[in-house]
Amino acid sequence: MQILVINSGSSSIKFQWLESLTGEVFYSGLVERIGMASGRLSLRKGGGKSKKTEKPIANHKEGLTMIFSQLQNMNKIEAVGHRVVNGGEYFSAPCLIDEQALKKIRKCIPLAPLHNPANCQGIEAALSLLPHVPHIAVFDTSFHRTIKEKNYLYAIPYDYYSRDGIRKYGFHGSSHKYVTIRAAEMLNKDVKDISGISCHLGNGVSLTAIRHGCSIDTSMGYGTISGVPMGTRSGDLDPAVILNLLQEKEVSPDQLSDLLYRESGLKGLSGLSPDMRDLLKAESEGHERAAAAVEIFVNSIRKYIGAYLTQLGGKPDFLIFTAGIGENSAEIRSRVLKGMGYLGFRLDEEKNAEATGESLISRKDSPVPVLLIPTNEEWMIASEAEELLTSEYISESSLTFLVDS
Ligand SMILES: Nc1ncnc2c1ncn2[C@@H]1O[C@H](COP(=O)(O)OP(=O)(O)O)[C@@H](O)[C@H]1O
Ligand SMILES: CC(=O)OP(=O)(O)O
Ligand SMILES: [Mg+2]
Repeated sequence: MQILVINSGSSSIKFQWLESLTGEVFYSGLVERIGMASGRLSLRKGGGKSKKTEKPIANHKEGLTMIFSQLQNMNKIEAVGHRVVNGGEYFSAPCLIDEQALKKIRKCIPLAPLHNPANCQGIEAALSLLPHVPHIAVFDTSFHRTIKEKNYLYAIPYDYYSRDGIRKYGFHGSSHKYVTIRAAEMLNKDVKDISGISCHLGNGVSLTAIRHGCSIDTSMGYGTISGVPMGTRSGDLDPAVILNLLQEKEVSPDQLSDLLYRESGLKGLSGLSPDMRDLLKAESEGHERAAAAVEIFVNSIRKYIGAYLTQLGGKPDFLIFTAGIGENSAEIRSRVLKGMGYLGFRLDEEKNAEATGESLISRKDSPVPVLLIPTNEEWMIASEAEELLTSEYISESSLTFLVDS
């Protein structure tokens, strides 16, 4: 099935038009700097060169219109899959987007203020531009719905969970699910028989403990700030720090949000950049705060790996590195697993340094295979959208809503 996958971020839209069965990509690209003085569309046809168009792009609808104006044979698109970051307690699986579903997705906006508003804008724009095909929402949170209460409840009064839905949700689900499926394939096992740890190290970072193919714990929580420090997000923080900032330093809620989402993490620690490439370079030139930021990042990942070994309750079948940093930085992978041979992780430094694409990067005698697996959230979203559309639960009437609207 030919599916257009749209991943709307706060100021960007990533997209792929692909064949869900074979993974063949017809078009892919990125719209950046939406709402800013200078916007940019980068578009690739098949495996060709990326073509760039620069001009201000006011909002998501304009961004999508710009993308659509460059696509040929759009009548071949059979469905649109949308990444939605937080589906809250409403959605444990992908869903066909109708009026009611959109209402619920909007209700989840306070749960993911950085991501869900953009997801909604992307959906609304795409619905108006492509009204005659089904649109499906695939949630980052779905893969984590198997996490049990002991790992998802916060120790605050229970009412905040039962009344307000305050709990751990977990994110990057499509990525963790995709790499788990690929790991099963690489290890020649059934996905239901494998357990291990997935490290999604990108601009956003989350680690997930996976038992028998299902998420049992993950490092992000209610929102997308917690866990490992990220490009610009703080990661785990003692709530007393937040109280102090609000009560003693007179930081407003908006300023606090900006501080925790946009000014913290690697950028805040280093005072230099949120980009791991810049930090590793600066570190090699003697920049002390860049070196400290990298060390804190690596150390936090190591702590989560240790914690998740206790949750798995046995020897893992894999440890996966994925996303921008996990896929591209042999240096970070090496530092994360340094001295962890006693826990079963023995990296093959040569293989690690040379690896590109799906690879086994641990030594033959490593009790736990360490895998490098490039993520493909778009393919996962397309594949889940197709699964939903071909399932018997979708009635004709629910599909006609979109044509009528
Ligand atoms: N060669 C590399 N070495 C180290 N870090 C890299 C390299 N290539 C990319 N990255 C990191 O990957 C991050 C982006 O990861 P990505 O998964 O694309 O993020 P997102 O999808 O969340 O925007 C960049 O911020 C950069 O720090
Ligand atoms: C959930 C999340 O943090 O997503 P991203 O890494 O794409 O920002
Ligand atoms: Mg990402």
